[in-house]
Amino acid sequence: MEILIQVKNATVEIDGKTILKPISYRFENEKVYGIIGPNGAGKSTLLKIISGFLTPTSGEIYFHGKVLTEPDKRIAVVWQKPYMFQTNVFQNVAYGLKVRGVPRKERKEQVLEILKQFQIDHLIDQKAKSLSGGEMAKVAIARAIITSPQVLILDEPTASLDPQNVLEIEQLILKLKNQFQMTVIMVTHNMFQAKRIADETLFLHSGYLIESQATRRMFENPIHELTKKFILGEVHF
Ligand SMILES: Nc1ncnc2c1ncn2[C@@H]1O[C@H](COP(=O)(O)OP(=O)(O)OP(=O)(O)O)[C@@H](O)[C@H]1O
Repeated sequence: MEILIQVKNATVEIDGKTILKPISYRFENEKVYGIIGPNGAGKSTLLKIISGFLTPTSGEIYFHGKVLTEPDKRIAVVWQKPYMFQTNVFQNVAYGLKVRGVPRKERKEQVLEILKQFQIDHLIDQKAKSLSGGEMAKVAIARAIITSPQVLILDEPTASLDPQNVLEIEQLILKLKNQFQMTVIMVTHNMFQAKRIADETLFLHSGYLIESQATRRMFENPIHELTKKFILGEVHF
């Protein structure tokens, strides 16, 4: 397995407060990673440093063996509550192609192809602001992957979606791994979601990476007492 992103002794301090304690981890290609943990554990902060949006206070993030100092177009991110441009679905999804100067005809073809893959091609002319939560989540992911990144980072991709939409987004994430050979790193509040689709799970608590394991092992046989408690629902937020 190829190592895509390596976190080496990375810490984050903001206003004198340590938000991430030294973390080391390797993200490999073509895997789904689930990051779980209670509120304030540092999950979103970890996403910010591995996507180059925040520089660690100490330690380094390597992407393909080179220190990552700024966002890289090969790493796409969908933040919580993604912002939709006040245009239609086509223009939202085509945005990344437009800024790269892809001609309109090709843009149309590529957007249509991806919307078909996501089974939302019927929405192409609809105003993005008028979409349902589930549709918006799909459009946000389509917009993020239109430029074929290697890594897709998702912060709570299914927060506040109904079970049917949760299932559809989960299927889509697996498709990105299996058919598009992408690595997906997602923060989820729902540990059962990690259990369903993540190959590897990371458990964060109070800024510490408490445990990281193959997902099945983590859920069947957690090593750390805190992980056990969290999985059993005994760590309260
Ligand atoms: N820019 C900031 N300035 C000050 N404190 C911050 C900042 N960003 C994060 N924090 C603090 O760092 C801690 C970790 O935040 P983070 O958002 O990474 O946690 P999280 O695990 O994603 O939480 P949640 O599940 O609530 O989204 C929290 O206590 C938060 O208040």
